[in-house]
Amino acid sequence: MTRLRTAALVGNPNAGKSALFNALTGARQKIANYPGVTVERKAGRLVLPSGEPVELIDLPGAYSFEPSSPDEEVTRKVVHGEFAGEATPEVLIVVLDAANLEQHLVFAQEVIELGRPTVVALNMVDLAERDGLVLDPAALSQALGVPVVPTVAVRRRGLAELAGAIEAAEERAQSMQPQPEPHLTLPERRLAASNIAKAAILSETAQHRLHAGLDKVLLHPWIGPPILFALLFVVFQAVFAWATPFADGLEGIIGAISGWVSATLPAGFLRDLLTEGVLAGVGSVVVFLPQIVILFAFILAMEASGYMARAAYLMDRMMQGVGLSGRSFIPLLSSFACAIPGIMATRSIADPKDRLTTILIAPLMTCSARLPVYAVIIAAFIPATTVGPGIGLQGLVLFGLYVAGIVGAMLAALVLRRSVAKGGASGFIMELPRYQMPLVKDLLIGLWQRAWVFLRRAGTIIFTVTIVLWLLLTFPKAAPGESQVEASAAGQISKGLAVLVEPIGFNREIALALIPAMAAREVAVASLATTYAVDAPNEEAAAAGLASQLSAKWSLPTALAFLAWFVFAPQCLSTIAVTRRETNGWKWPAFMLAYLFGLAYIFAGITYWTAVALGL
Ligand SMILES: Nc1nc2c(ncn2[C@@H]2O[C@H](COP(=O)(O)OP(=O)(O)OP(=O)(O)O)[C@@H](O)[C@H]2O)c(=O)[nH]1
Ligand SMILES: [Mg+2]
Repeated sequence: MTRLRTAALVGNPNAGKSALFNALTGARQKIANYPGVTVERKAGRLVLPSGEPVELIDLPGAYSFEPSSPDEEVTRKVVHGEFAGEATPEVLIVVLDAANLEQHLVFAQEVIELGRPTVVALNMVDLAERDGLVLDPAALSQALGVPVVPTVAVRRRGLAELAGAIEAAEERAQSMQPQPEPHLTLPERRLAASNIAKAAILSETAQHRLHAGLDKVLLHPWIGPPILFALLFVVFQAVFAWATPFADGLEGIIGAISGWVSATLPAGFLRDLLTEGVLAGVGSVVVFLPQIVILFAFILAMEASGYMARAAYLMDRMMQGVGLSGRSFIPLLSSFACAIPGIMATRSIADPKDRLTTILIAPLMTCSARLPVYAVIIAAFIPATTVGPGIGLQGLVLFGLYVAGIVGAMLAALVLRRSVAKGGASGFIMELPRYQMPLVKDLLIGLWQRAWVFLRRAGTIIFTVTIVLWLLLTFPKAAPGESQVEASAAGQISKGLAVLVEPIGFNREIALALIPAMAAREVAVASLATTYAVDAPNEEAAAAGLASQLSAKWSLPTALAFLAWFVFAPQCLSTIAVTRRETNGWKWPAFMLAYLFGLAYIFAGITYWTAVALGL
């Protein structure tokens, strides 16, 4: 027989497979406290105590080998050696959540029945202990007939023992043939799981009571939703209230750099490129870093604490109302960061029509690229006053924009489920993760990753597009007395579009910003900043912040229409590309573009004319 080469991690969702995978291989797979995080197979290298390397495969969580969703299908194929280009894994590592033994043992038995060399990682024993559960790994091992190793993936406990057990299993694999055991039926397995769990749990005490009590309140059908709503409300208040001093500081720094460049470099092409293009354009986006960080601090903390999964549970009923299930909640939630991971996360949705609907509405969730657009308009047009004790108007408007996106998405789902993606709501059983105190280190790493994504976009895509735009805005040079922007190549190109968007209250500069903003939404802010910098009659005017330029030059109805446009507009080519990939063709991305641009146009128009009629 040939030497063993691969071992695969299998188990229920949220058992800690990816956390173990990361700990064993040094990889950085996304882990998060809710089921359905991993949707693809990922491979890494694990070095056994003997020094021999094996390929370790992290798989999506599954409840059984009878797959009910595309990600579970991946797991089944890999384990059975049916995954194209991949050998059957010789050793299977079943990852169990020690605090949810009874539930997790159902699938574990199905894996062990395959009769292949198997090792059980009894993971999360720290949480089981904290919950007052005393477990007996030896009894568990005896009942299951395979070695059991207690582990704490996130604290790197039990890793060496696990690697040793994998090595031993590998050696067994070389001498024995798989001996499939008789298959039990699902009810038989459930009964056996309950008995095995009883045998392995030596004692059980309190702590459960506290968590059960928390769930009684937070998941209460009447009390739960207002708490969720209030919490989100606070988040958006904080985004404005806390970020302002930091944003002002950043703006000051960028202004100082710009002043220094102007004073140091001789007047000419390079100086203008740096001040009007790079610093005005890219700088106008970078100042929103504090807002992004604050928003994600809340989102990450809610995820890590286990509350987010409860929010999904609360939303399930509302989702059923529009023909979706709570399964769509996680992909939609991810879309608040960015629609791309959100659309990829839909792979955990079993029903194809459910999945399609979720993909089509994902871009309506307010992604973080919209935050700079919203924030700059709000800063320019919404006074920083309070409308009640501790309730800032700016945060309220931002909250309203997020709600508008969610309501739009729900209405769109309702229509889609009755037309192109016809079907009823499917059932949804969700496993609720336990409550945990978020680890500060994990939060900081998560925040750093989000901040880095944001800055990298500013340094690459936004930087590039802004420079191209600046060149198109600067040439050809205008004759004296003529507007530079109007005479420029960009001005000429956007003329046609300007005619098209005039009826919804958009001006020439907005028309000009819409084309580059297809690359990424934040580019709209950068291109407005660059356009006004090029257009400025003198340096003093050019140096004024974008918000003050906007409030001087735009009417309130125009600003509101612009916000309404960005709630709906699919201004992001990457989202379209990923939709094409996930739906295998151009039909649905084309549909997505058409319906979202249609909605954007209609709602921007309605907003504009309503505002004008109200005399705003
Ligand atoms: N306290 C504690 N937390 C853990 C342990 N292992 C994993 N976690 C946490 O449990 C959550 C789930 O871990 P993941 O590794 O994403 O779980 P998974 O099995 O890969 O889940 P899917 O990809 O959804 O199938 C994360 O929040 C981890 O930080 C552990 O041993 N102890
Ligand atoms: Mg995972």
